[in-house]
Amino acid sequence: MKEKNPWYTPLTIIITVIGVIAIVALVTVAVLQNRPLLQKYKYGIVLDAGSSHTALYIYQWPAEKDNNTGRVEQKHSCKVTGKGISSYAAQPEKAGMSLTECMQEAEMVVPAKRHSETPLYLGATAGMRLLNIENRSASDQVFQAVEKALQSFPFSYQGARILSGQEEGAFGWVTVNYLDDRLKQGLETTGALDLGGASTQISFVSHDYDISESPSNSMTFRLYGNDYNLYTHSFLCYGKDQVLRMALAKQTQLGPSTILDPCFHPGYTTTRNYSSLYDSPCVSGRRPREAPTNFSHKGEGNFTKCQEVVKSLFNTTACKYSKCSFNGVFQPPLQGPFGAFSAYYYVMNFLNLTDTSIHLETVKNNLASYCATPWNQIKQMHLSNVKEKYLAEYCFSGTYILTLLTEGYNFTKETYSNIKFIKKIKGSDAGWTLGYMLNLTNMIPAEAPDSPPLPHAGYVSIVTVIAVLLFILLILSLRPVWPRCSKQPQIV
Ligand SMILES: Nc1nc2c(ncn2[C@@H]2O[C@H](COP(=O)(O)OP(=O)(O)O)[C@@H](O)[C@H]2O)c(=O)[nH]1
Repeated sequence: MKEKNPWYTPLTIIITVIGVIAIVALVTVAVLQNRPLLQKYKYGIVLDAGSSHTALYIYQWPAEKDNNTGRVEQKHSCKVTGKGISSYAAQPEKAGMSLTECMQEAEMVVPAKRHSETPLYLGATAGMRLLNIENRSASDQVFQAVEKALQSFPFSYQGARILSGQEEGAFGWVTVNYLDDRLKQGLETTGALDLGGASTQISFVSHDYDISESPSNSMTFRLYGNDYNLYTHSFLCYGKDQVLRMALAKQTQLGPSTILDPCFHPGYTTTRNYSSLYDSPCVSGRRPREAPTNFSHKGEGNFTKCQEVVKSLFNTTACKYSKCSFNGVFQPPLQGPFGAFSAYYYVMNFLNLTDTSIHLETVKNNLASYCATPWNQIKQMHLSNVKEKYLAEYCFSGTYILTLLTEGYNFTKETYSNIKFIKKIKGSDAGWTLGYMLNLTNMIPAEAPDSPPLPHAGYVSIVTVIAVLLFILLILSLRPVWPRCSKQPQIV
């Protein structure tokens, strides 16, 4: 005779089956919901039309998260061959044509089905600011040519314009702090130091900044629920190419046929043309009356003398505010860490001087011995992998950077270590372009977006655990109808 299992009552069997099905269903949902999905992206393109060259940046962000929660990152960059668009003043159509190769690259990088919805912006900086001052109609023609070229591509063209120096500084600051996740988390922000070819920008948040003292230097933002009162200033003509013109102008005021320049290596010699040197609004007013066509530019390699030449380009005496940087420009006390990018990085990286924990005096001594190195030796060491134009100018540029930071912005030997020379942050280039796009696409919300209290996986796990517990409780609550195990086994 077979014994009947007390658990084999119809009620307990039904409850067990339903319970098991429910748990299996919940676990399946949890697993499926957390399976990595094939990520879909949206894209944005920004062209940085700088004074020395144009660069194209493609940004991407998760398609389902463009409501301000997905992270925007740089997907691709392309350096336009040739000079900046402002150099095409005499043949504007070539400015448009110069962008073709990079634009075609963008067509390949952005998936075809996203082309028509991908915004395309062009922002021009100090090179075009100067051309606009010098020759308004030439600047307009360059823009017309550029617009025509960009409109021929299948993207959503959003316009080309000259950024103000203030915008350039502020968007650089937004980029750095966005990439560092400082804005979303409401952390102390990093100041931004940008050195271009024709202008240079300084932007930082200072708690001691009284806007009323110089309202034109202030930009206010509300980002992710936090208010920022940003100090920013752009010095036109103080980018490293224009400041070199000013330094050469200083040394050629009497129209000599030869100059011995302390900012170039001993043994360096080249012939320069007076007309080309003075062909910029930054120096055009100072052209010597009587000068030969050319002058011979020879190097001396003396850092101390070079620093004197560079210092003479800063007016540090006139200041109608409580505190100034230089040329009578208001600047509140420096505050917090700073990221220095663009030419700051190119130059200091080449000179092996990016480590700011090294004492400022040691940095200066190292630069002094680099400047004193004969030009032949420098060429032998580096000419195979560095353009001669850049190579010849590193002594000048390094001296300018140290002088700008200390004599110009008032960094001291103590605060110098607050500066970090950077090129990229988490794979994206530091510069104004990302901040510009984030602003124009409203991708940084004024208020912090609401986020669910639990991540999805946590939510599903908790529901599963609760379901299992409820099931066990149900089984236990059915105890009264459980068959008694102690009873005599039933005879079937
Ligand atoms: N040494 C060096 N200098 C560079 C490089 N790329 C650009 N520069 C110079 O750095 C300065 C700033 O360049 P960039 O950031 O492109 O500024 P912009 O052209 O004024 O917008 C200019 O004087 C450029 O000639 C590079 O790869 N190496």
